[in-house]
Amino acid sequence: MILYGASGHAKVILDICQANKVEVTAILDDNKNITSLNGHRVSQLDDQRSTNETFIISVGDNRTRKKMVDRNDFFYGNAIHPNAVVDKTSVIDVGSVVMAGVIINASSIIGKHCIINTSATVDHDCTLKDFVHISPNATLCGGIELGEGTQIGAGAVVIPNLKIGKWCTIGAGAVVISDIPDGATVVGNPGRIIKSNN
Ligand SMILES: CC(=O)SCCNC(=O)CCNC(=O)[C@H](O)C(C)(C)COP(=O)(O)OP(=O)(O)OC[C@H]1O[C@@H](n2cnc3c(N)ncnc32)[C@H](O)[C@@H]1OP(=O)(O)O
Repeated sequence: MILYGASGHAKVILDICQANKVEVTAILDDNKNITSLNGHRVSQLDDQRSTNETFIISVGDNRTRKKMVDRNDFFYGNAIHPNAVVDKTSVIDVGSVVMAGVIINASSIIGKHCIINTSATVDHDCTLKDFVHISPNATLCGGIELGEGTQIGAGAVVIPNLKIGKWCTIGAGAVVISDIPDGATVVGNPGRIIKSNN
């Protein structure tokens, strides 16, 4: 496995790979000034372009992760912590990572290059499009749809059967009780839209 992005997020993925006994053969970063991460050497992408190994884009920012995927043609793998509980009827697409303590319940679909962060819950029948990030301790109740690139902040709660659009940001601790349009930023309980990028 090669991790592209020498970030704090990469440190957590590194731990998951170690827990799964998956060898991380390289950590890459475009910033030449970053030379090591937790004692591991950090090198440049050019050294690894011709490899057949699987990659994970180890960058937490959803838009940056998408840009990196758009400009590279790699094989992508997953990193799923052994202490995560993922129902056998759920599907996790390539490039996505699932941290320790996560629960993903029945019939949920996690898109490509998503992050399901520490102790988040994705309940039954949820659909998460590509590049979504569910932050630590967030709770998605059943039947929720999240559009591409949306971030659910730490500890936020989304009540059942709601649809949240593309590239939304749900603030830490928000409680979302209605559908949310594309590009909205939502905070508070009950969640209210404070910004819209549309
Ligand atoms: C492992 C990891 O670290 S994963 C990373 C997890 N990260 C997160 O969960 C971060 C989530 N981000 C937030 O909650 C941010 O505060 C955001 C995105 C909602 C808003 O950020 P910004 O766009 O910079 O907004 P800004 O800080 O200017 O705040 C705008 C207003 O919303 C309020 N506000 C901001 N965040 C919140 C929040 N989470 N809950 C309630 N109110 C909030 C501010 O007090 C401010 O109110 P005011 O206008 O009355 O002064």
